[in-house]
Amino acid sequence: MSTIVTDDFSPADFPNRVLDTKPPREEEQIERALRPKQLDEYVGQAKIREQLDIFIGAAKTRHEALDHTLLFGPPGLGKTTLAHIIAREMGVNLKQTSGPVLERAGDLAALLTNLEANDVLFIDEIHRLSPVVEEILYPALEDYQIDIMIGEGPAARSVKLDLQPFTLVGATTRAGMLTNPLRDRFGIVARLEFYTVEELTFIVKRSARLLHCEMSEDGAIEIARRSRGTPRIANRLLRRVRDYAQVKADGHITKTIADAALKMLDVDPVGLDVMDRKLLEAILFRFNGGPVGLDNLAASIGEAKDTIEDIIEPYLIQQGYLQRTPRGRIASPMTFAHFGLTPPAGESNLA
Ligand SMILES: Nc1ncnc2c1ncn2[C@@H]1O[C@H](COP(=O)(O)OP(=O)(O)OP(=O)(O)O)[C@@H](O)[C@H]1O
Ligand SMILES: [Mg+2]
Repeated sequence: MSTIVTDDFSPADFPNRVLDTKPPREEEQIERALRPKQLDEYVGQAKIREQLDIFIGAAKTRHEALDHTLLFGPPGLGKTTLAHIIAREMGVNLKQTSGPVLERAGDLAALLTNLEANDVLFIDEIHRLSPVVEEILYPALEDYQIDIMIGEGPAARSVKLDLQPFTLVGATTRAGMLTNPLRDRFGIVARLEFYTVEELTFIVKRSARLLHCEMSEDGAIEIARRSRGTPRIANRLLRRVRDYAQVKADGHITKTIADAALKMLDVDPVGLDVMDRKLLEAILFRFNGGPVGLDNLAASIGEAKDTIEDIIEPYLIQQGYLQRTPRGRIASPMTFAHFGLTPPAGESNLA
């Protein structure tokens, strides 16, 4: 069934965006090499790490499968990495697939019946499972059993199959799009947060070591500061800055080199990229700072609504550049300041 077990990533939404959070194919290999393998190498997300450490320890002591685990958060924050770490710490196999790839009930049945005791089944983009596949999943999650139909027409009959106990690890960028019955079946729900500059500095330094690249402390901090709180972006910027340092200097990454390289890549001093600025500028200049609805905004900058909600907005909201209100998106006073504008006087549009 190798066709449905994938290590697949969807193509980049905008391949020229340095801060794009999805990895293009050629990047996957490097990502895999930089990916931490154990829980104690996984930087940040302290609360999740502590909880998993306890739950994994307890499950192992009881020789049971870990509870089904849902990982959610914006792209590039380490969901896939964590799924692999869970399997490794449990000492079990991991089978990987994704919501859109599992088209037919039979695809999932084949995967489930091949699991060994306590294995991890990792379903990426689990919010995109088809309803028929989801139906098969419910009894599997609850009772380790599946009902499958054999044959067609009048001769068709339903057969109950017992499964080995297993752990479903689901990953999604949009927990809100999961159906309630599916969400309720996860015993452990972990929301991944954006990383602090300190955490990203640690990640950049570790990756630099693995890539045999010389770097000063302030060089690492500069890259970390401008990585949109996202390890995937930090690692990507590190590689681009390394190229720059090799060609323009002696290969050693300093703050000055990092700054010059990032400027060339159009990553601004606070780490916003072309797409971020395009979105914020649209709100400021075309909609007077907002409020503006998602539909209008998407049409105005020519991006899909999903891309805006999943990829661009979360970081801007977390950093306080943007607010999502019932009346629409609003630019914050900080955004006005960032673009050298004065927020409108009088009645605050943040009300
Ligand atoms: N906590 C971490 N510590 C160190 N490196 C990390 C951490 N989290 C992620 N990374 C690095 O970032 C890269 C991207 O992480 P990962 O592929 O797990 O993200 P993801 O959340 O699955 O993204 P997507 O939503 O696009 O699938 C990894 O290859 C890894 O090198
Ligand atoms: Mg992933």
